[in-house]
Amino acid sequence: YLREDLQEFLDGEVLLYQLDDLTRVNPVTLETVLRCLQARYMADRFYTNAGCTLVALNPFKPIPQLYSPELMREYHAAPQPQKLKPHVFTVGEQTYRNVKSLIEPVNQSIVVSGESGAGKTWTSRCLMKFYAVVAASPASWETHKIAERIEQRILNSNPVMEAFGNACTLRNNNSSRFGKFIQLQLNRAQQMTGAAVQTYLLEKTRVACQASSERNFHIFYQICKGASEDERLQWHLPEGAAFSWLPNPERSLEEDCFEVTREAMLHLGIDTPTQNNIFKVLAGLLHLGNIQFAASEDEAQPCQPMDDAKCSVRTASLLLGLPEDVLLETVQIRTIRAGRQQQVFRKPCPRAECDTRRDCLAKLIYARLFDWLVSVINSSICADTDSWTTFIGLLDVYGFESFPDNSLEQLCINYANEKLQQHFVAHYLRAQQEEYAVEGLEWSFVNYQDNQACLDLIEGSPISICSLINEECRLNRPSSAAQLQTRIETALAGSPCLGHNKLSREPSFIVVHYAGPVRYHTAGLVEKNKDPVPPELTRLLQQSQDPLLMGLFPTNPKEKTQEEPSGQSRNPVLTVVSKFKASLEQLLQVLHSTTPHYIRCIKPNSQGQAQTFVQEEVINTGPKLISHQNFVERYKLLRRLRPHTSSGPHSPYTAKGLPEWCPHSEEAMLEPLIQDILHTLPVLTQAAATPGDSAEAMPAPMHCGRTKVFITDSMLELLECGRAQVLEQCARCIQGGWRRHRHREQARQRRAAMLIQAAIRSWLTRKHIQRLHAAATVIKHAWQKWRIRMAYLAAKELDGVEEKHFSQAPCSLSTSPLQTRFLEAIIRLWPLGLVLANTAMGVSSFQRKLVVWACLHLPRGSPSSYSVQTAQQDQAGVTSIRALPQGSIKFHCRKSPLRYADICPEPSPYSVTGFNQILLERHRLIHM
Ligand SMILES: Nc1ncnc2c1ncn2[C@@H]1O[C@H](COP(=O)(O)OP(=O)(O)OP(=O)(O)O)[C@@H](O)[C@H]1O
Repeated sequence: YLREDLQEFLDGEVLLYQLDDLTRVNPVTLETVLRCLQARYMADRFYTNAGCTLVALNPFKPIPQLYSPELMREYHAAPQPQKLKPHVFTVGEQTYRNVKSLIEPVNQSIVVSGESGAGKTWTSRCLMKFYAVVAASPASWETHKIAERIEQRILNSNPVMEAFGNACTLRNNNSSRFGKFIQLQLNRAQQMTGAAVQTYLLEKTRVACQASSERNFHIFYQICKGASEDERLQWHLPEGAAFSWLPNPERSLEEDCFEVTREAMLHLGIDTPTQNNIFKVLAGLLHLGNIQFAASEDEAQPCQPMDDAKCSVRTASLLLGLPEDVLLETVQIRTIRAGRQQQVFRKPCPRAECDTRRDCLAKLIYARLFDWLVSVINSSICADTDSWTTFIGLLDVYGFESFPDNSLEQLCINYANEKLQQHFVAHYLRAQQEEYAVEGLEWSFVNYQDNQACLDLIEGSPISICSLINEECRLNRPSSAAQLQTRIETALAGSPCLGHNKLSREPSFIVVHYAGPVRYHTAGLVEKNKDPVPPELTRLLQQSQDPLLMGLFPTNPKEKTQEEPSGQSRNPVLTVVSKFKASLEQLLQVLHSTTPHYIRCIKPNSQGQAQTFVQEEVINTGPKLISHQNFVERYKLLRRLRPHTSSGPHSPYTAKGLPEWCPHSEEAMLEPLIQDILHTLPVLTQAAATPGDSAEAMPAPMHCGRTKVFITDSMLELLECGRAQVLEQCARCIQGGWRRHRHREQARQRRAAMLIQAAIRSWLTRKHIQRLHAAATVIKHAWQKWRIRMAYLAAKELDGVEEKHFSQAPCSLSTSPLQTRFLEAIIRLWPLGLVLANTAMGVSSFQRKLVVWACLHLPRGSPSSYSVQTAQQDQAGVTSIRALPQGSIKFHCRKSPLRYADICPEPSPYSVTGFNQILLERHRLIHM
C-alpha cells in the first residue's frame, strides 16, 4: 500500500510541475501555489503564469539556451506564443503584438518587480535583448545598420548604468541602487528607433558610507583594478592604495569589468578623454574620502586634517580641479548669511560636521555625475519625437523593503510599491471584470484588499506622513525625533494603517503596508528629507577648473536649485519626498495610459524571499477562478453531505448562480454534479455557523460562470472544511471496514491454523500409534510363539507325567472319558493362568498361586507330586511346576524373553499432547 501511495504522491508532484499556470492548481491556495512553484523550480522550469502575471524564479545559474536568439525568434514566430511554455519572451511578444494590433491603449508597459536579487535587472535586460532582435528593422542594409546601432546603444546603456548605479550588497552582488523606467520607442512599422531612461532615487549615500560587508558602486573598483599604469599615474591610484570609501576591494566580481564599461561608454558617444575625465573625478572622490579631520581643541579654530590626510587633500583638490585651500576651508568652515544686508558669518565646524560636509560634497558630485550620465545616455539613444509613435515601457523598481532599521529611503521605496500595488490591483480587477463579463456574471461581490487607506496615510491630503515630514522641513525649526513621532501619532491617529510599537525605545512609527507592517525610525528623517546641501559646497564646485565639473556645476544655472537658501522663499521646499512623489505620479500617469503586464521575480532559495512572495501575491486575496472540471474533481465528494431528503434545486446558490447550460457540452455533463455540490452548501454553512448566527449572517459568495466557478476565500475555506469533514468520515469508514475485514481475516486464519494443527497432530498420533501397533504385533507374535512353545513344553511334560502315572497303576485305574476331558481342559487353560501369574500389576503372589491353581484344576490332596521342567535352560517363562506332596505348587519363573513386554511405553518427547495424548493414553490402557 505504501508503495502505491508513494507512487501516487510522486505522480502528483510530476503533474504539479507540469502546471504552467498557477491559477490551475487546485485549489489556488498559498500552499499549493508554493508547492507548484517549488516543483517547477526543481524541474528547471523557471517561468510560470499566474493569471495576468508572469512569475520568474531566479535560477541562479547560467542557462544560455533559455535566452538564445533562436528561442527569441521561435516565440516571435509562434502563431500563439501563449501556447508555448511560459517565458519572459511570451510577455515580450504579447506586448509587441499588442502594439502592432493598434488596439487602445496601444502603448504597453511591463512592470518588473521583486525584491533585491530576484532577477529584475536580468529580466529587463532579457526583454531589451528580445526587442533588439525582434524589433530590428529588416529593411535596407543602411536602415538595418542604423537600427542595429540604436539597439546596440540601448543594450550598451545597461553596463554603464550598472557600473555607476549598481553595487555589491548583502543580498545581491549586482544590486541596482536606483529604480528605472526604460521607454523603448517604436515607429509605425514597430521597429525600435530609440529609447529613453528615467531613473529614480539613486542611493547616493553609498558613495561616502557603505555598510560592512557591502561595497561602493562598481565603477570605483573597476577603475582601481582596471586602470593602466599611465592612468594610475594620472589618477593617483597607485597599486594597492587603501581608500576608506573602497571597502572589500579584495572581492573580485564579474561586474568589475572596466573594459566592458569603457567600451559601452564609447558606443554611447562618451569619448575617451571624457571617460578619463570622469574616472579622474571619481579618483578625486576616493582621495576626498581619505581626508580625516582631527578634533579641534579650540572651537573658534577649524578642525585640521590629520597628518597622513594632508596629502589626500592635495591629491583630491588636484583631481577635482579645485584650489587646495578653498576645498579645505569650505569643508572646515560654515558660512552663514544673516541680517538684512546678508552679512556673512564664518563658523568653524566641529569634526563631525566637517565629515558630513565632506561626504555631502562627494554625494553632490556623484549624484550630478550619475544624472549627467543618464542624460548622455538618453541623448545617445533617444529618437526624435517624430520618429516614433508607440512605446513599450520597462519598469524595474526596488521591491518592498523591511529592515530592522528603516528610514526615509525605505519609506519612499515602500510608498512606490504601494502605488504600484494599487495600480496592479486596479488592473487585476479590470481583467477579472472582463472575465466575469465573458462568463456572463454580474460584477457585484468582490471585496478586495484595498490599500487606499495606507496610501492616504502616506501621501493623503491635507495631512499625511509625507505632508508632516515636509512641514517640518519647511518650518526649518529644530525638531526632535520624539516630537515628530508624537506629531504623526496625534495627527494621524484615525488611520487604520498607523501603528506604534510601545516597546520600542527609539522614536518610531509603524505603517501597516499591504505586504506587512514596517517600523520607520523618526530620527534623521527630517534631515534626510531636506537633503541639505550647504550653498558654499555648490559654490566651491562652481569654481572647479575641471571640464567635467564645470559642466556639472555651471556658474549661472538656468533653474533655481533647491540648494539655494530658501528660508525666506515662498516657493515650497523641494524635499526628497516631494520630488519623489512628483516623479512617482508622473510614472503612474504613464503606466495608466498603457496596457500593463506584470513580471514578478522571485528569489527562491532564501527564507526572507518566500515571505515577500507570500505577502505580495495578490491572487491569493482575490476571488479564485476554478474551472468546472477542477471544481467538480475536488469537491464532488461533498455530495456525501447532502441531506437525503433534498431532491430539488433548493440551494440558494443554484437559483442565481448557475447560468443556462448549453446541452451536449462537457460543461453540461458537469452540471448535475455542480448542482449536487451546491446543494451541500447550506449544510456546510449551517455547520460553520455559531449558534447566534442567522443564515443571512453567513453569506458564502460563490458564482458559477459558463466555464469557471468564482469563489471567495471564505467560501473556499468552507468548501475545504466540508471536504476535510467528508474525508474524515470516509477515513473512519475505511478504518472501520478495514478493522472488520482484518478481524474476520484473523479469525479465519486462526481457524485454519487450528485445523492444520489438528491435522498434523492426528497425523503424528497416527504415526505414533502405528509404531505402537507394530511394536505390539511384534510382542504379540513373540508371545504367541512363546505360548505355543510353552504349551508344547507343558504338554510334553504332562505327557511324561501321565505316562509315568499310568505306568504306576496300569491295572486298577482305567481312564474314564470324564478324566480325559478334564485333562484336556487343564492342558488348554493352564497357559492363561501362567500369563496372569506373570502380570506385573494387581495380583499378589498368593492370588497368583490361586489363579494358577484354579487354572490347572490340579487335584488337591493328590498323593502324587507334579513336576514340570523345561529342558532348555535359556527359555523364559515357567521353568518347572512341581506339585508338592502337601498339595501346593511352586513356580520357578524366568524372565520373559521379550524384555519390556510388560512395561507401558513412556511418552516420547515428540509425542503430542492434549486430546491425542488422551487418545494415546486410552489406547495404551486398552493395549495393556
Ligand atoms: N534568469 C536568470 N538566469 C540566470 N541568472 C539569473 C537570472 N535572473 C537572475 N539571475 C542571477 O541573479 C542575480 C541577481 O539578479 P538581478 O541583479 O537581476 O536582481 P535584481 O532583482 O535586479 O536585484 P536588485 O533589486 O538588487 O537590483 C544576477 O546577477 C544573476 O546572477
